[in-house]
Amino acid sequence: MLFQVRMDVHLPPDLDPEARTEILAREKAYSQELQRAGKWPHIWRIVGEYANISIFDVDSNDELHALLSGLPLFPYMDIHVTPLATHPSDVKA
Ligand SMILES: O=C(O)C[C@H]1C=CC(=O)O1
Repeated sequence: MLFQVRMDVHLPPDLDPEARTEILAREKAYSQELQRAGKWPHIWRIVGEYANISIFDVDSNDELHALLSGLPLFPYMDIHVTPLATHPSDVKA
């Protein structure tokens, strides 16, 4: 099942710089592990925003929720999920 996920990051401006560096490193490692596992096949920065558009390829809504809620930055994100269906005009379908 494919989902488009938009993540907007809102780190507290007064976050301790070391804590910021540490949480961003954990976020990157977590994200890259899921990308290598094929669960997170696309991630794109939205130009001019601390936000991304991603595509997740998972088996269920529950799996997606578990992966998203496991993001180290989850407490600092607004997340919007859009379920994707096959388009009837897609020449690859
Ligand atoms: O920077 C972001 O968009 C937030 C988050 C998503 C993956 C990652 O490494 O950081």
